[in-house]
Amino acid sequence: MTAAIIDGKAAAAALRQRIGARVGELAKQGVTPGLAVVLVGENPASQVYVRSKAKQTVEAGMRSFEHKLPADTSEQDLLALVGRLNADEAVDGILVQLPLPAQINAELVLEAIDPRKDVDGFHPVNAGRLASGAPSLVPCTPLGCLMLLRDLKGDLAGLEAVVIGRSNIVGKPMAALLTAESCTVTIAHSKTRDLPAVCRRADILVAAVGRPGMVTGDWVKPGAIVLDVGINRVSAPELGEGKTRIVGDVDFASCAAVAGAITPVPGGVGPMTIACLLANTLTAACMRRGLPKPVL
Ligand SMILES: Nc1nc2c(c(=O)[nH]1)N[C@@H](CN(C=O)c1ccc(C(=O)N[C@@H](CCC(=O)O)C(=O)O)cc1)CN2
Repeated sequence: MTAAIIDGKAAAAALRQRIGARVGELAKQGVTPGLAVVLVGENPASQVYVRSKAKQTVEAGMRSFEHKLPADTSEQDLLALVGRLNADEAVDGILVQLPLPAQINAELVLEAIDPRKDVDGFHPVNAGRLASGAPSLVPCTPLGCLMLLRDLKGDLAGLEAVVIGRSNIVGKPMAALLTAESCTVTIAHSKTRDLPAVCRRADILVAAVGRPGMVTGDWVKPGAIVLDVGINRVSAPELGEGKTRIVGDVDFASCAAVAGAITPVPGGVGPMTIACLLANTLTAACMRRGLPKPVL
């Protein structure tokens, strides 16, 4: 079998188009959603992501507020900024780009965000609501994975899903979303016994571990859908001295020979992350004003 390659870039562009159309309708009612993105320090990858977020926010017709703080910003100063953004009526969504510098307790900062403006879906209130099946703002990467799965398969009920990785940002919310779709879900991790055998049960295999090329073709059930959430920068001497490239957690060539469908890295799940951030900002703007949650 040769897997269909899931085009996350195209899916993200189509989603942004739908968001833009809905934002246009809101504008007629005098509503312009606003997203505040906070970057602390000069992590080069984070700078690229924040730039893309701001650009795509504006392209979708929403307002973007960028806050760039020096790497030695204190926790207190960052908390004070979050407090001001919570109180700012023009701001519907707040995102603090991760990772944060070591002197700042990320958990404390994420918990300071008003859950109604928590467009990353990382606040314990939103995590708890998702876990209990209540409407919530959902972390962008797992939400993007779910949208790709729905596009591909429609109804997911009854499918066996294995999520490798138990982070609060991807693994746990992904498992909660798949459970809500009536999948039979296993969360696998570093202590899982015979991980390849567990993965071979999966109709849907989601890899979110941060280990380049860990999932190989012999871990994949023939015809399975493989979603690669990994973004690992590795050295690429073939591109020139000191060059790097991005690879996923999945060994693409061997898995594509067995799977039914697979996301590439780059161009798979990654682009959906930012498109879903825009979707969450639109959702937050509607919910805060008592408008119906947009169906995208
Ligand atoms: N507050 C948050 N911080 C971080 C998140 C997040 O969701 N919220 N996720 C990641 C970074 N991230 C968004 O912030 C992100 C990562 C990757 C991509 C993406 O489109 N990747 C491309 C490849 C890009 C490249 O070449 O560097 C792809 O996979 O095609 C978008 C967003 C950590 N921090």
